[in-house]
Amino acid sequence: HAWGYGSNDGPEKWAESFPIANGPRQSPIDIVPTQAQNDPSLKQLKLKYDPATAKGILNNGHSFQVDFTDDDNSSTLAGGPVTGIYRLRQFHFHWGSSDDKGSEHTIAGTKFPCELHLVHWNTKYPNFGEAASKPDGLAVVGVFLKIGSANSRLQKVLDALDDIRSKGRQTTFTNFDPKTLLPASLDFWTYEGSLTTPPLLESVTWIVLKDPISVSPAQMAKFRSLLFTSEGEASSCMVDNFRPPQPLKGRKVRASFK
Ligand SMILES: C[C@@H](NC(=O)c1ccc(Cl)c(S(N)(=O)=O)c1)c1ccccc1O
Ligand SMILES: [Zn+2]
Repeated sequence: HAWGYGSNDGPEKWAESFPIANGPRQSPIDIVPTQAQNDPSLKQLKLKYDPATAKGILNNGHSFQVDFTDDDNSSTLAGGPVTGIYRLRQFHFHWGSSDDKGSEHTIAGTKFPCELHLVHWNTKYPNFGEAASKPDGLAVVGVFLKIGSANSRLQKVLDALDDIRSKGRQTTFTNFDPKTLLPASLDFWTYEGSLTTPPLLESVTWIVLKDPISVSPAQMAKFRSLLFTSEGEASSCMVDNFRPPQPLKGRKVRASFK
């Protein structure tokens, strides 16, 4: 199933190989704050990350991801809208070719230049692969990036991109605490959705943070220096690797804040 973000293999074509693309709980969505319902029963988000669990950084040909060892509960998510404990598996980003687009979720139609996804899986299942096929299997924290001052914590990740310019490249990346990439407030919106990339499985509880973190124009240029393509292939810049918002189909979006 070769899929991508181009005109021949992009989001408008995914339903041909992945019919769930037209399913009832697809992601991302446009979040309309005035239509979100404050739910006082939502617990505080509890994120506990051990920097030593950061393992490597990989260009997977669609984005780049920082992978974590997930064979114990050293780095976990609990509370918020979920029950039980979810383990951090990886984080990755989606971004645009220009600052006016790039995020997957939008806020009342507003697009951000970039969006961070921290992917966690429910420890009631034996592993990520199993969890990814269950309706309560995954929990993803989404964080918007907004153009502003350079983000020194993000820079450590961006400094590693020179070693993984083309598809399939990976390098060691450890001693990194993803908590340093989060905004001060953990206020969030939450809804039931899916992976935003094939196989588009409807197994994600989305937790989208209200506040963005900053990224500078120079830092955005660093994201755009990556390639979708492998060494030896004709180069194609890794940009616009975002799926547009999908129909809400009656779903409710809840807010953890007033
Ligand atoms: C692009 C990459 N997708 C993921 O790894 C991915 C996994 C889980 C989630 Cl929940 C998300 S997301 N965007 O919804 O947060 C993305 C990928 C997909 C398939 C094959 C290879 C490959 O590298
Ligand atoms: Zn993602």
